[in-house]
Amino acid sequence: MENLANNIPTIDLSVFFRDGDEEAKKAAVESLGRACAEYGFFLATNHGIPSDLMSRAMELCQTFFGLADEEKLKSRPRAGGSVPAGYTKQPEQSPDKNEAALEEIFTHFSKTGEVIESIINDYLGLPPNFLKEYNNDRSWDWMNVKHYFPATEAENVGISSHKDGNAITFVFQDEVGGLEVLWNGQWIPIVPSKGTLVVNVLTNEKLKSALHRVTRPKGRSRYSISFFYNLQGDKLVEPFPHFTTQIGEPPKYKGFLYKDYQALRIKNKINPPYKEIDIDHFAII
Ligand SMILES: O=C(O)CCC(=O)C(=O)O
Ligand SMILES: [Fe+2]
Repeated sequence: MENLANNIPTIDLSVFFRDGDEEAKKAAVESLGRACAEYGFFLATNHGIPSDLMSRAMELCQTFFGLADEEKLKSRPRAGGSVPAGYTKQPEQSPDKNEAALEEIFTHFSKTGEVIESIINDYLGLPPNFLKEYNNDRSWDWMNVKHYFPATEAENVGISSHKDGNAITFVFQDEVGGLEVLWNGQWIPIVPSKGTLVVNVLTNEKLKSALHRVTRPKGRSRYSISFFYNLQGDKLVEPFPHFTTQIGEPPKYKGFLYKDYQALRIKNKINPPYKEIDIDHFAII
C-alpha cells in the first residue's frame, strides 16, 4: 500500500532566514503555498527554532507532567486571562531552571510565525506586508503543552477531529506519533520530525483549513507543544477583497469579530452538547 505519510511536503525554510537567493525563495514560497492549498499542513525544517531549545522545552514538559497533581494544579491558568488555557508563568512553582526554555521558544515561534505569514502573503499575491499590517498585534498568541496518556483497550482518542481556530499553528511533537490529517477522505499520519507546522489561514478557501486529530498509541505517553499564531480579538475577520470582489468571486464566509469566534468555540467546548465550532460555522451556503 502507498505510504500516504510521504505525501505531506517538507519545506526547508533556511532561505528565508538569510538575505538574497531570490530564485530559491520564490521556489520555496511556491512549494509552501501549494502544500497549504492541498493539505493545509507541511513539515518545516530549518525553521529558526534552535534544536537544543526544542529539546529543553520538551524535557521541561515531561518533567512538569511528571509532578504530583497537587503541584501541577498550582500552575493552573489564572482567572480572568484572555484565554482560559495554556501555559501561565508561575516561577515559584516551576519544575526546574529550564523554565526559561518555554518563554524562549514562545518568542521563536512568534518570529517564525511572522516569516510564514509573509511567505503566505507573497504566495497569495497580496500587496507587500499586507498580512503583517492586518495582523500586527502579537499579544493574542499563545501556547500549550499536552500530555496524552497511553491508549487503553477501550479507546484511543487524544483529540477528536477538529480545525484550529487561529491563523497558523506550530506543533512540536515528541517521537511517539499520533497526529493525523484528513486528506481526500483518508487519515494521513504526520510522522514525528523536528518541527511540524499546521497551517490554517482564512482566505476564502484559497488555503486549506484541514481537519486533524490525535490518536493515542498504546503502551506509551505522548507529549506535544502547540503554538497558536493568532489575531487580535477586536479584528474583524472576513474574506479579503483580494479573494472576492477584486476577482469577481463571492465570499464563502460571513465576517465576525475574532474574540466572538474564540468565545463561541470555548463556550461550545465546555458546555453540553460539547460541539466543535470551527470556521464552517460562518460558511455562506
Ligand atoms: O498534539 C498534537 O499533535 C496536535 C494538537 C492539536 O491539534 C491542537 O492543539 O490543536
Ligand atoms: Fe489542532
